[in-house]
Amino acid sequence: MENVTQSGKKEANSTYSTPLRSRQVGISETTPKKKRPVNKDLPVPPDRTPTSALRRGILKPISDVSSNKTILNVPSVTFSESRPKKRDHNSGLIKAYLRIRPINSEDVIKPYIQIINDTEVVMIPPKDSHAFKACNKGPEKYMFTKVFNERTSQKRFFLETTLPLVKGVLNGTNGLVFAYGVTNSGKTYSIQGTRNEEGILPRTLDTIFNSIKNLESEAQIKPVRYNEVENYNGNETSVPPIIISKSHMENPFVLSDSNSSSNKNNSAEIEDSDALDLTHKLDNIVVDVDEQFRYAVWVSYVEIYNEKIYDLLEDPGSAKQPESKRKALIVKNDKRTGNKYLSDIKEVRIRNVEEGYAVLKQGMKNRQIFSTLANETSSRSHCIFMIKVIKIPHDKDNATELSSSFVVTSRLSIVDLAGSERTKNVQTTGTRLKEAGNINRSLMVLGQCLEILRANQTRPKGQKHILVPYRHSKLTELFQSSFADGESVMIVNINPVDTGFDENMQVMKFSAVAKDVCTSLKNISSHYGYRSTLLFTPNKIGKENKTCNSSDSKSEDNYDPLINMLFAQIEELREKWINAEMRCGNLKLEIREQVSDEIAVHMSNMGKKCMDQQILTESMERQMEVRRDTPSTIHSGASYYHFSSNLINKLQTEMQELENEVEKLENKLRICASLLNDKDAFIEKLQFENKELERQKLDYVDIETEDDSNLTDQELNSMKINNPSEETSLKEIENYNYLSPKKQEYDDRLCTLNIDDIVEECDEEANQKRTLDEINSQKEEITLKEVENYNYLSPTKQGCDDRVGISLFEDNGWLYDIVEECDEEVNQKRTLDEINSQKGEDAPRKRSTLNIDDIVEECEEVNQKRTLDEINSQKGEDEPRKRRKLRNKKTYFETEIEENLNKVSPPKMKLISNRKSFRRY
Ligand SMILES: Nc1ncnc2c1ncn2[C@@H]1O[C@H](COP(=O)(O)OP(=O)(O)OP(=O)(O)O)[C@@H](O)[C@H]1O
Repeated sequence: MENVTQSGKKEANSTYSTPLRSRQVGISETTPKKKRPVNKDLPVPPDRTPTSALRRGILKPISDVSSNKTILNVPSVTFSESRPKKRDHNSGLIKAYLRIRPINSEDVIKPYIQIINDTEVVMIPPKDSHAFKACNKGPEKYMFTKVFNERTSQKRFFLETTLPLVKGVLNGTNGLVFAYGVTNSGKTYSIQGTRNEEGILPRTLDTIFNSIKNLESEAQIKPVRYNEVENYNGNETSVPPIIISKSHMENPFVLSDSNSSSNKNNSAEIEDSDALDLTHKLDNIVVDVDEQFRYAVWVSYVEIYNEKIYDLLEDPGSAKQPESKRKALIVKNDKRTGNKYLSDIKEVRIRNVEEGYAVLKQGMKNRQIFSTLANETSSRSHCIFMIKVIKIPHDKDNATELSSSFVVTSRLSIVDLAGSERTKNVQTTGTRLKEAGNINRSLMVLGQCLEILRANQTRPKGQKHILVPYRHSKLTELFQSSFADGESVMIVNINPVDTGFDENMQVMKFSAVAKDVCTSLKNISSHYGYRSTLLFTPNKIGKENKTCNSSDSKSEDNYDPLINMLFAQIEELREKWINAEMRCGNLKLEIREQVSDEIAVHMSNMGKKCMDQQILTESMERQMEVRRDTPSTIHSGASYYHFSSNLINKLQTEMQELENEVEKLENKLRICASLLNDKDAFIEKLQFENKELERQKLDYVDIETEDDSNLTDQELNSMKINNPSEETSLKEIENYNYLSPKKQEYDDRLCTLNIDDIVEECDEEANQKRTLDEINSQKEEITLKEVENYNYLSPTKQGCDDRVGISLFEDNGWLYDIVEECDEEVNQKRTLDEINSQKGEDAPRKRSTLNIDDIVEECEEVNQKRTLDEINSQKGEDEPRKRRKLRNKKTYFETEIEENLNKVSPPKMKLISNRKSFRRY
């Protein structure tokens, strides 16, 4: 039968040789184990079979397993030897995977990160970022081992980033996976996941237990220090009592107790959280493991909070104490290997995935989670979940574990780093500010370490390497061994629309450095002597139990007190020095930020000044052009003086004209004001007259009511006809009644009229009045003329009649003269009428040509006239009566004239005909 070793070579069966288990990723447990083919896609695990190790002389069987002295005679297994010979070209480098968080539906900002391909992204600085303000406006390209977009599922992310490390740890290599990014970028989501979307940590546990199913070890061996092991008392439980009790009481995920009442009581607390839960089976991922071994899985969970390391699996009672009362773990140095380990850390044996979940859940409860402005459940500490896999050789033929002979331990650390936000952006204060400072400091030291590691790697041979400042923070102290021995994976989480572009850019730069760091063992291979060790044999457990428990301290601290004191002093000084360095680094960071802010402000000011300068230059150029375009004569001093004095003169003349205009207008205004005063006076007068009229009316009404109360209408009418004085009074009343509303209307209108309206109205009224007056006067003139004519004609006619009677037979020529005279007079009258009518027609035309002064003058005349007319109209209400009389008289005379004419007419006609015939004759 042939075995396929991890290196791919065919090997003959030996004592230890059993076929390698070839499990394919994604194939369920139901598949027959032995017949499963090797998954060629997965990296081949290093050759760690005891057979091959023995054959190559790396491992040697222990000579005396029952010896009390427990230090085993296990030769050094250098990392380089234990590593697979064939590694892909990237295997030594830290792998950096970028994961972009999905955008929330409410995010309206355009993402500032764009994926170019599987390994490259571009960051475009938004306008409000420091990078943009500091004139670094162009997009920047960053390269990663692989880029995962926002649609990447948790399963795919696990398979491509962490599964190789899981394979490694099951086959004896160390691994480190850490999530780095600003707060709210998805680190915890990637590491722990949610109830339905489990992250890489639960998937790792699941895969480990799926892979070692039926290969669990029964040996009572526990890990100590960095990668050593020792036996423990059979009575000790794998999971310490605190975890068992608490898990079983508080965690419903411990399936065996899921129905207990105590669980139900506490389930609400757990239901609240969106953290992982065992609600469904994961994808049953299985990797190849060596079936010649039996496996034991131990886990521990710590957090680094404010530069102190706390055990998250400590009794919650004490863990929930204020920070000062919690016992911090001490980082110790393994003298033989040079690795750092945590003294007194609680490591818990878990036998299945459920127990793993229970421990994880327990630790999560104790984690320092505080709310900040940036993220509701922001992790304020770095959390490290360590999984140690102990591989114990197994003799299949005898069905016994060779636990006492050869043990291989490997560890996988899964780290959820705290957010690398700027304190300024999250507005943290007090304790939160201190936290943020410490978080940033430790991350800064991590960056420094990676930078120096990279620099050391590129140094030419023979040059002294720079000391890597691992000791400057607890985080890097713990990372030191992982960087040196094993594979490291960095998960870079990015929130593509978060306001922290500048922070994200720092993250990207950090990862660019990390990606180039090679985790080669060359430098520290000499420190690594032991890959496996067994300190106590099982049969001595009872005796050595006490020693076992305190082995760390005894082996480490069993020195002279003076030396201990000196060490303590050294430690103290070192801490001071580290703190000073931290402060210095922090100050540098702040100063750099301030300087970049100031530069940004300065740049923007400069930009503004440049703009102003440009505008000024342009305007000056324009002025220059204008000067160039003006006539050349004004360039000389004298001509320029002449030019300007002319200009001044011209302006002064214009000013004078304007002043005159103003004066004229003021005069007009004065006239209008006086006119208005006159009007007021006139109104007053009218009012007074009105009052007078009213008084008269009232008197009249009184008399009338007294006298006429018993009279009939007919009687009244007859009285009116017979009593002209009464008629006059009635007329007055009528006039008053007519004037009263008119006046009211006039008053109302006066209130609303302005001076122009008044002038216009005056003009109009004057026209009307003048026309009426002219007509009346013409009428009157005609009437008088008629009367005169009549008077004149009447004696003339009489004379004529007389003369006609006498002269009929005497002088025909005289008659002719009379007739001619009559004709002439009639003609004259007609001409006069025509002239008068023409005068009346021309008046408005003339008025239209009047200027304002004329109008004002005319208005005054009109007023005078009106006043006169009104007085006349008031006093002379008899006028119509006179006219009537005159008209009657006129009619009477006309009739008489007509009769006379009729009488005169036949002799006149005869005379005419006689004269005609006489002339003919
Ligand atoms: N890839 C993703 N898919 C879906 N949701 C995600 C993804 N990444 C992050 N989220 C969600 O974004 C929110 C913030 O993520 P998370 O708490 O993991 O951030 P964080 O980086 O761990 O923050 P902090 O450092 O403050 O703890 C959570 O609600 C999480 O569910």
